[in-house]
Amino acid sequence: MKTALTIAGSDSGGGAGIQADLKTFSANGVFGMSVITAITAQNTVEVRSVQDIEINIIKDQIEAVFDDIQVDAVKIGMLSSSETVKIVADRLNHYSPKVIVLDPVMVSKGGHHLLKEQAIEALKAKMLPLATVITPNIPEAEVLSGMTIRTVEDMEQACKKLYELGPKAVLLKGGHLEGEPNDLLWDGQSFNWFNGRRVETKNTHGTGCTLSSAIAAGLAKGEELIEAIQSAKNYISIAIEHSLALGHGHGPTNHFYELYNKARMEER
Ligand SMILES: Nc1ncnc2c1ncn2[C@@H]1O[C@H](COP(=O)(O)OP(=O)(O)OP(=O)(O)O)[C@@H](O)[C@H]1O
Ligand SMILES: Cc1ncc(COP(=O)(O)O)c(N)n1
Repeated sequence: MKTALTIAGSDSGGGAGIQADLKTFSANGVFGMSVITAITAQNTVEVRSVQDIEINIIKDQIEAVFDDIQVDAVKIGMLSSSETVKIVADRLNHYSPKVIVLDPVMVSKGGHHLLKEQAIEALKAKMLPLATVITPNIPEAEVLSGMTIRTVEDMEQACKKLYELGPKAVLLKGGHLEGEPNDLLWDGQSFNWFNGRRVETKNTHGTGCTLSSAIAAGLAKGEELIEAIQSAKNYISIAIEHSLALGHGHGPTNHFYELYNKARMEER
């Protein structure tokens, strides 16, 4: 069985972070493993508090997994501090996994900062160059590229700027712009669009975590990047369409395995 490792924060509410990643891995048929970088006390409404995990424990978790188990893909989410960015980059340089999907998580849906301001430079300098693909949303891409993104032309320009920072490809998610949620891939050679249809719902907690983990699962199974992104886009679209009205804020995406089997059967 192929495996995927998520290096991310824990969401007690179960909708984003490590919890969303592991559910996505299972539903996409890969064995999920986790390195926890921070514990958030969180629900669908708010992040109440955050405890960063000690650097040595993060290092030990990474080493415990890589020293024993074949890792077919790594997905990275919340890194919280520059110290965490540095130790994760250092260990990934050491083990050099074939696939690294980097979701540059910065701010939660409720507006809580999940990456400290002082860690942004470390993320740019140390993590971006290691990534097979990065999956910023529009606000994250604005911070990383230093430009405002409003139009399709802006999206193209931002992709190129982010590509210059070293990742092998950039998938810029369009969910935060008006209109349909279309995502743009730039791999240094050509642009590819992954078009979606907007679901009118407030239950979109963890959509970015889900998409990036589904891409990592596809790549772990040996799919080409475009194929992995297309199947991840299909997965997130169904997960949002059937998202769950749990809690009083932004409810989570739905990873119920039968949903995807049904959708796959209907495709035939
Ligand atoms: N309302 C929606 N309906 C359908 N697809 C959507 C919707 N909102 C976002 N998407 C898609 O979901 C994926 C995640 O995009 P989004 O821009 O929401 O990421 P994000 O802001 O990083 O998510 P989060 O921070 O909640 O984890 C993208 O493929 C995007 O196009
Ligand atoms: C631990 C963790 N990781 C990532 C997110 C981003 O998800 P969202 O933007 O939907 O709040 C989060 N809220 N918590």
